[in-house]
Amino acid sequence: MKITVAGTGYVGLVTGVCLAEIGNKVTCYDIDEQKVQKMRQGIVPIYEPGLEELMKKNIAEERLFFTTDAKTAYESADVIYIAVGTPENEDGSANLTYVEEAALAISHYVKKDTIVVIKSTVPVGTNDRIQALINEHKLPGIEITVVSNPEFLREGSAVYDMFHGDRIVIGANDERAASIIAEINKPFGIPIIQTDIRSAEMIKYAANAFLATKISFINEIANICEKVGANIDDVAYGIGQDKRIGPHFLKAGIGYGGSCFPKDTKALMQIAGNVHYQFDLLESVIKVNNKQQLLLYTKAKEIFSSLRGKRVAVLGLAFKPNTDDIREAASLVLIQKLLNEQAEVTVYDPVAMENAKSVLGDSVRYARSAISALAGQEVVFIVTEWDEIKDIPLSTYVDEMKEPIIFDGRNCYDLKEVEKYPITYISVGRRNIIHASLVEKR
Ligand SMILES: NC(=O)C1=CN([C@@H]2O[C@H](COP(=O)(O)OP(=O)(O)OC[C@H]3O[C@@H](n4cnc5c(N)ncnc54)[C@H](O)[C@@H]3O)[C@@H](O)[C@H]2O)C=CC1
Ligand SMILES: O=C(O)[C@H]1O[C@H](OP(=O)(O)OP(=O)(O)OC[C@H]2O[C@@H](n3ccc(=O)[nH]c3=O)[C@H](O)[C@@H]2O)[C@H](O)[C@@H](O)[C@@H]1O
Repeated sequence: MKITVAGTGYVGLVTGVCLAEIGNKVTCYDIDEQKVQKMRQGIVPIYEPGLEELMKKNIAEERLFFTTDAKTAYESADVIYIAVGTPENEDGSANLTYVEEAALAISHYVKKDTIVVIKSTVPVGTNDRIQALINEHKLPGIEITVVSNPEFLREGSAVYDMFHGDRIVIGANDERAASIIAEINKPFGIPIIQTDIRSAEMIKYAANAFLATKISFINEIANICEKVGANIDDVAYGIGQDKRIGPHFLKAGIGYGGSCFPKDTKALMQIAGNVHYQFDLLESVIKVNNKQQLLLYTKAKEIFSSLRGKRVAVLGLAFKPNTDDIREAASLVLIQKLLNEQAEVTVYDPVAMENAKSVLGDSVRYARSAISALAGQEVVFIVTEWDEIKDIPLSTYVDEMKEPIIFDGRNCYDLKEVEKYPITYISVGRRNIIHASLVEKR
């Protein structure tokens, strides 16, 4: 099958590479010249484990091509995937400008019957609107059929997820188009669910909203655990053993970030609001998350009346491990608060430093390694649970920081282990360990 993928971000590039890997001839199209230049040379412009090898392999085997030329991309494709961004508007609704631009370009260049697959996350009703837009602008006498095929991959394990996802959802009003898209996806070996278009669009938002709800729920339980003397890790394990609840997405911490949960929960609030439905539960999920992203700062303020001039290290900047993505990361919320208080901030992340520099500029110091970030600091905040960060021996904090005070937003260390060292350790949903030296100072 001759496939074009419009948009080469986390979703588009991974989709394009994996569709090539299962035997299709794939052209990846993007409006970003620099990105396309890099990809042509086999350089992956994002950090995504396993992607570069697969991309190079498929370029070499002449199944994968890159272009910035819309005509070349669209003119002769059998199927066109739209995987452009749908960022958040100021009011929380999804910005559909890029999807609409792609749809208009497709209408302009396509010269034969084609299926357009919308992979971007778009509000319910968007596929129908895009179908109408295309019908209005396409050449007469050809059929361009829109199919919804939302994406469920996670950043950091995107390639793995493409081949091991739980389900593939295909929303279509046209049986023939649905069966062609199902056929394309067959080699992935993942169960396929076929629905009408609006249900497919809703499945995507409902899935993300449900996962966000699980996280805010466990974070609320964690906050109560702290006050009643329970341990959230044991509580999460205990409830997760109930098959009706399940063990996943019950890790308490400093809230969800990333390019999807924050924006998709807000977009679903808008979708509900547009039909005059007040989605009270989701509103609370968002509110809890905003509070949770500030948790380490709030805890620090309970211990220090002022952070002015304090030497602090922030370990981890990405919104989760194994990605360079810092969109809506809890690190940025924390760092802004620390800078407002005039703390001296040193940061470290194994792969997100470049992205962080473009946001934080020279307002912070950038360390070369996790351990060098600790040298001479008074306080450390653990924000992202990269292995490199989780594996720092507790003795290293003592060696590098003298009287370490650790605020751990991801519960990386065992409390009994921490107690063996002269460390003050404050985590999430567990008892605080306040070392005698800090008690004396206070
Ligand atoms: N990032 C993720 O883990 C997931 C994202 N999604 C959804 O997939 C969509 C894409 O997300 P990301 O890949 O993160 O976006 P991204 O922001 O990483 O990449 C979007 C790409 O589209 C390109 N683009 C913009 N307008 C274009 C046009 N008219 N024609 C061709 N290319 C164009 C941009 O230059 C950019 O390279 C969004 O709707 C998102 O909600 C869904 C599941 C997972
Ligand atoms: O629509 C999307 O873009 C994607 O959003 C999420 O994927 P992603 O944002 O890459 O990452 P997750 O692993 O889901 O983590 C999201 C956030 O939740 C946090 N989280 C996750 C799980 C948990 O138990 N606790 C927790 O705090 C993570 O630290 C991270 O900040 C979904 O998991 C994907 O299925 C979906 O396709």
